[in-house]
Amino acid sequence: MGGRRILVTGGAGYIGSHTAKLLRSRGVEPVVYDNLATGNRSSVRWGPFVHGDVLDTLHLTRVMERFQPAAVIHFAASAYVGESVEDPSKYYRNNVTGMLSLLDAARQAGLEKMIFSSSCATYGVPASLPIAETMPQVPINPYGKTKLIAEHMLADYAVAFGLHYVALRYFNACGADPEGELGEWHDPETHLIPRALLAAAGRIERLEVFGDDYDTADGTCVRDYIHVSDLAWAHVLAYEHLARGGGNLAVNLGTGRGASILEILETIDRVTGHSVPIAIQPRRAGDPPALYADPSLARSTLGFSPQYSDLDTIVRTAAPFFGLGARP
Ligand SMILES: O=c1ccn([C@@H]2O[C@H](COP(=O)(O)OP(=O)(O)O[C@H]3OC[C@@H](O)[C@H](O)[C@H]3O)[C@@H](O)[C@H]2O)c(=O)[nH]1
Repeated sequence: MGGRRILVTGGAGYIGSHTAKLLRSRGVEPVVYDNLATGNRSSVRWGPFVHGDVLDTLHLTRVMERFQPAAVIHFAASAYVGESVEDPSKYYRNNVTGMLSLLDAARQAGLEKMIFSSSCATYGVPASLPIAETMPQVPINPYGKTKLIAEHMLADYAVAFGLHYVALRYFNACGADPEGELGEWHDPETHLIPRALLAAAGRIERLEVFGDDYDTADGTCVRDYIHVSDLAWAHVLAYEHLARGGGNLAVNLGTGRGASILEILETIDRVTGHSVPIAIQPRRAGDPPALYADPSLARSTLGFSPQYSDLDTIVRTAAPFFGLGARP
C-alpha cells in the first residue's frame, strides 16, 4: 500500500491516532483532519495535520482535492452513550450531518473509498449471542442510532453514486500502543478499563461497578474487549480489501469472547499488582447485560484475527499511561 495517502478524520483521537501510526508504518501517509474537540494535537505525529470540522463540507472538499487521498477513514464523531441521551442534537449533528457532509465532499472531490467507524451499539439488546452481522440492528440510544443512520447513508450513496465502503462495527475498544507512544486519553473518562486503572493507581477513590445482579456468570456485565491496535490493523485490511476491488461490507470487530467486569478487575490485580477498590452501584441505564461478537465474517472477508486482545496484553499496554507498571 506504499506511496499513498489516506485522509483520516478524527485522526487525533484514540482509535484514529493508533490507525494513523500503523498506516505510516505501512508506507501510507495519513492526513489527519480533526477539530480537536476531543482529540489531542500531540497524538498527530505520522503525517500532515489539518485543523477542521467535518461539518465544513467546502473545507473538506478542498483538503481532498489538495491531498488526493486514495481513501478516507472516518473516525470523527461524538462517542459517549450517556451524553447522547442528554444531548441528542450534538449526536445527530456531528454523526449524521457530519457523515452527510463528508459523503458530499467525497463525491465532489471524486473520492470513492470510505472506511467508517460503526459500533456494536447499533445492535441494541441482541436477541441472542454471539452477535452476527445479520441480526437486527435496533439501537437503544441516540449514539447507536446515529451510527446506524450513517451505515444506511453509506449503503445509499453506494447504490446511487458508486461509493465503495467498509463499515466496521467495533465492540469495546481498549488497550494502548504496545510501543508506548499512544494511550487512551478521554476527558471525561467514562470507560471501564481506564477508570479501573485510575482507581488502581489511587488517582480516583474507587471504581463504581454498575450492577452485580445481571443474569451473567458473576452478575456483572459482559463485553467483548478488543485492543485498539487490532482495530487499527482492521482498517488497514479494510483499505486493502477496497483497493483490490472487494465489495461493500459491514463487519463486526470483536474477539468473540465476552469478559465480565470482575474478570477485568482480576486481570488488573494480577498484571499490575494493584487491586482496584470498588463500590457496587445500581445498574447504569441502557446497559445490555452481555454483548460479544461473532467475529467470523471479519475473518473470512478481511482476514482479520486479533493479536493483542487477550486481557493480559490489554491491561499490560494500557497500565503505563496510568502510572502503573506490569509485573515482570
Ligand atoms: O465506571 C464504570 C464504567 C463502566 N462500567 C461498566 O463496564 C462496562 C463497559 O462500559 P464502557 O462504558 O467501558 O463501554 P460500553 O460497553 O458502554 O460501550 C459503549 O460505549 C462506548 C461506545 O463507544 C461503544 O460503542 C458502546 O458499546 C459496562 O457494563 C459498564 O456499565 C462500570 O461498571 N463502571
